[in-house]
Parts: sequence; structure tokens; C-alpha cells
Amino acid sequence: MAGLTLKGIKKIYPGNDYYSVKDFNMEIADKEFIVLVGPSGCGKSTTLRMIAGLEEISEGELCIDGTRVNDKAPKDRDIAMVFQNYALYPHMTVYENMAFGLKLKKVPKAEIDEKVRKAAKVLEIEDLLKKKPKQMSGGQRQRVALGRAIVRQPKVFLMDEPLSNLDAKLRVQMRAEISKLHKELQTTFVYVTHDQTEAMTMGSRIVIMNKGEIMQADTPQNAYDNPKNLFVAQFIGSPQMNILKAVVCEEAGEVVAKLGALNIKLSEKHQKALKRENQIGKDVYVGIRPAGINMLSKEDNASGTVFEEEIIVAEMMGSETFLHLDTQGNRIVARIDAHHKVTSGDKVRLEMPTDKIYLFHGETEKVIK
Ligand SMILES: Nc1ncnc2c1ncn2[C@@H]1O[C@H](COP(=O)(O)OP(=O)(O)OP(=O)(O)O)[C@@H](O)[C@H]1O
Repeated sequence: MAGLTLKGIKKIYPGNDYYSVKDFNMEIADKEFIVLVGPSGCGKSTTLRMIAGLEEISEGELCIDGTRVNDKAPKDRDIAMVFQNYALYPHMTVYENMAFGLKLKKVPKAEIDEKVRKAAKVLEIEDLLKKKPKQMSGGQRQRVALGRAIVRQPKVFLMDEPLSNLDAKLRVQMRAEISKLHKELQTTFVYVTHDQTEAMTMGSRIVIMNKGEIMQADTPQNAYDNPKNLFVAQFIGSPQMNILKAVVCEEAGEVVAKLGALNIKLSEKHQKALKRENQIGKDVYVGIRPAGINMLSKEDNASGTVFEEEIIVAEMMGSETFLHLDTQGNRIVARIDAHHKVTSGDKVRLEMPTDKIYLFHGETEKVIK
């Protein structure tokens, strides 16, 4: 069991003229489940590999349990890593695969046996112990890879996209299994994925990265409710937040976001913030989640911004329907309850309530509160 401290960690690969990881600072508490998430190339694997000791740290300090480990070899860091390709030895049985690391460490046979059987029980692979990797499914192989990590009882588990080779259904199942495993083992987990749903459902905290930088480190709920910037707003949530580029205007004493012919009404708080920050006349990104948009009937009164559009596509999802519309030249998606019977081509009346609107600076893309 251990916490991790990353202080000003940077990585520049030899021959590159840019930092793959820029100034990564973070305290990871003991027993946390941290998920590093972001698009391809954002530096999440590099960060994980530096923690593992598989990649040299160019600048900064990494501590495990308060001890600096920058110069320690991977095997001396008390960590275990699970990779996306499982990296099992094909000629060994499941039992041998799981026992291998302990054997190298010269752990007594009886102790190895106890540890392997205990891990196999936790992962429900006891009946696979005599099989070889090629006789097993992807999900089973992934369990064995996890088993191999568990038997070593590391201080920290590192996982790099461990589920990306599995089909969608198995991925969902293994997601829950890994969360359960984390609870059982009571160990620190650092997990890398590019999949925001995986991050949201598994992490006690998620670290959203872009271009080598941390965009936000937060609980999944807070990252969803209070994104710090446009990148996080668009990355977290599915379908993603609608973003409309508008201009801040003041008309008859009221500050609005002008989107073509549509004046988007704003909350008192937003209006004050825009005035305070001298944003009148400047560009602003208006964000609204698909679920934040209300469907109105003809007679409904609404205090927010009301607009009428023709449905381009209505995607029926069972309990809900996603409406794809075009407003003032911008494609937007609204998520409505399936009891509204609508279809492509219908004209609908919708509302953007002021309290569901997010605003981001046109230049810095930071949230305006
Ligand atoms: N061995 C390497 N040598 C040079 N550049 C590298 C090396 N490994 C990664 N990079 C570069 O560092 C940046 C970050 O890569 P990294 O693999 O950490 O990203 P990632 O977020 O894990 O992406 P992915 O999800 O595609 O694996 C990328 O620009 C990548 O091209």
C-alpha cells in the first residue's frame, strides 16, 4: 500500500523537439483509483511508464511512499503493471505464468502455491490453472494477467488500456471486475484509458490530459458538472456537450450570447461575470449538454432561450431519443425522453435553460463562472 507523489514531472524523448509530458504535478493517495484519460498521444502511457520505471524521467521527482524512486529499477519499485496485450508467456500454463515472478524472487514453493491459488480464487480462474494462454478467451487471458500482478502484492498497480483488446460486452464486465478487485485489494491503482466512459465509471479520481498537460484532475462527477475548460467539457460526457461559438452583446441592459439571429439568454451570474471581465463584444463558447435541453409543447412557457428547428435525425435509444438539429448553422444534439413521439423531419420547440448553460472564454477556453 502506498501513495505516489509526482512533482514537476516532464518527459522529452530523445530526438523529439516537444515535451510528451509537461510539468505533471499530483499527489495520489494510498488506495486511490486514479484514471489517466485523454486522446491518443496526450502522454498518458508515457506518464504511466515513468511511474513504472520503464521510461526515464527527464525532469522532476517521483516518490512512492515518500521515497524518491527516479533512479530505482522497475523491479525495485514494488509496482506491478498490466498491459493491453496481456504479455503472458505462451509456453507456460496459467499457474506457471502467475507463479513465474515469485519463482524468480526465490519465494518458497508452498508460499507461491498459496498466493497463486488465492489470486485465482479472487479472479475466478481456478479451473483454468492448467491451461495455456492460447486455449483461453481474451477475457480469461486478461484475468490471468491481472492474477500475475496480484500475486506479487505490489504497493501500486499500473494498468495501460488493459481492456482495449476485449469486445464491448466483455469490456463492461471486466470494468466492474477491476473495480471490485480494487476494493478487495485495497491498493493504489493507476489506470490508463482513452475511453471516457471507462474513466468515469472506474476512477475515484480522473486525470484528463491533453497534449502532455493535465487539463483537470477531479472526481468523475465534478469533472462532468464543473469542467474547468472547453477541452474537459467536450471530452467528458456522451453524447458530448454542444458547443456554440457566439458573441457577447449587451442589449437593453441585458447581456446575451448572440448566435446568428438567436440571442441566448444567460443567468444573472454569467451576465455579471462577463461584464466584470470586460467580455462585451468578445467571442464566447456557449456549452449545453444534450440532456440540458428541454422539449416544449406549443403552449409551454419557458424562461430560457426558446428555439424551433426541424429534426434532421431522431435516434431512438429505447428510454431516450437523441435529436440532431441545426440551429443558426450549428449542429446540436438534444436528449429527450422517449415518451415524446417525434421523428426525423418534425419541427420541435426546444429550450436552453439559463442554469444549464456553460460559458468558456473565446481565447483561453477557460470556464467563465
Ligand atoms: N518512444 C518514443 N519516442 C519518441 N516519441 C514518443 C515515444 N513514445 C511516445 N512518444 C510521443 O510522446 C507523445 C505521448 O505519447 P504517449 O504514448 O504517452 O501517449 P498516449 O496518450 O498514451 O497515447 P495512446 O493512447 O495513443 O497510447 C506522443 O506525441 C508520442 O508520439
